[in-house]
Amino acid sequence: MKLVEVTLRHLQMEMKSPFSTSFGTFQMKDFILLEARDEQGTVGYGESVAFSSPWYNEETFKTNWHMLEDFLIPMLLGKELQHPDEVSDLFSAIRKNNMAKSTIEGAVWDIYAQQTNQSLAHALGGTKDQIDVGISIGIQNSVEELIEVVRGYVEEGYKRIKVKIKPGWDVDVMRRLREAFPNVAIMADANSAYRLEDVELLKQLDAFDLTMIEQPLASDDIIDHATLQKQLSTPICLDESIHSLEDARKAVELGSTKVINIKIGRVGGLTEAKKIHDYCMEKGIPVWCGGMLEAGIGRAHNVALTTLPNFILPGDTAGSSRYWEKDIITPEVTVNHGVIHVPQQAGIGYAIDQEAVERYTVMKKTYN
Ligand SMILES: O=C(O)CCC(=O)C1=CC=C[C@@H](O)[C@@H]1C(=O)O
Ligand SMILES: [Mg+2]
Repeated sequence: MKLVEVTLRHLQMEMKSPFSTSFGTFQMKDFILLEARDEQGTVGYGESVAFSSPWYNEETFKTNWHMLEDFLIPMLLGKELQHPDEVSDLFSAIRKNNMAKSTIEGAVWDIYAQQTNQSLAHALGGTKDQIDVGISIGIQNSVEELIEVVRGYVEEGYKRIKVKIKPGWDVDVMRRLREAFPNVAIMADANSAYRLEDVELLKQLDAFDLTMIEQPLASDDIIDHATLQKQLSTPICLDESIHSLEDARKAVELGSTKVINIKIGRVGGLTEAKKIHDYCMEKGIPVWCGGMLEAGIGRAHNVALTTLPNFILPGDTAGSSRYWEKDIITPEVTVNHGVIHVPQQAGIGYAIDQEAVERYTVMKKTYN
């Protein structure tokens, strides 16, 4: 496998409804769609999950474009590759910039799966032909509105409900949500909105039988999370703190986390995501696949990764129609009663919808 041409596209897609977190509200998605072609003419796709502003991590749409154009594409163009795992080895010479690395690595995995005539799920070692999924709901205008939104998704059959919390929108909200839905799997994502001093407040969440509390403390911490976990009965799940297998190992050894949210972009690609999955399986730490409000290519990669056996908790991979009037893949990712049927065709199993891609394209540039 040897990449001979890479095209970067700036796509702009508007979400059906705004998504609010403890960091702010998000509605317009500007992102990079990467198309790579190898010497046999096989085409693979990758999607950058970096947002336009650095509120989730330090990467942005522009830093990703710069890293791909000036470093990552030049490193891969014309390079003979035997296996996609070699990409992250090559990229280890570059610090961080995981979402940029993941964008092109995902396209190489897609090409590899096609050329070995297997689904991406199978190429990764996936064992499931369907996956259970949950849904992540942004902060709403009122608790009443949140309860109605949750009711809709529970009726649709989503296997787990994830809601955002932040100071002032936490204990009372979760109490009323649990009262309304006594038997639904509910978790809370704080996106680092709390400090260790908030431990007494966070302990009140133990009363609501949440499946986990995601990233309550600082986005680069594993020490204070270990201190906090000793005082909470609810499992802590880490998201932003885990950038690599090494981070996962240290967090598990310190007792900072009992569940890990794996996001392909955050950890630098599918190879590292698989390594974290395998390590957590060995240590009895369940994982699930987080979401970054992806369009169809990123969503397809998430579906494939979730087929690995230790993805035993429902993730954030809701259906395309939850986010977009029209997604950039055909068929779109659909969820039926909380289940996605995993495509078995070679590659990611979803075709690109060229008309939609052209419609959303703001600009594009080809490198060869
Ligand atoms: O893609 C989805 O539907 C899940 C989105 C989601 O919950 C998040 C996306 C990006 C940052 C956060 O707000 C949050 C998360 O941390 O998991
Ligand atoms: Mg999160």
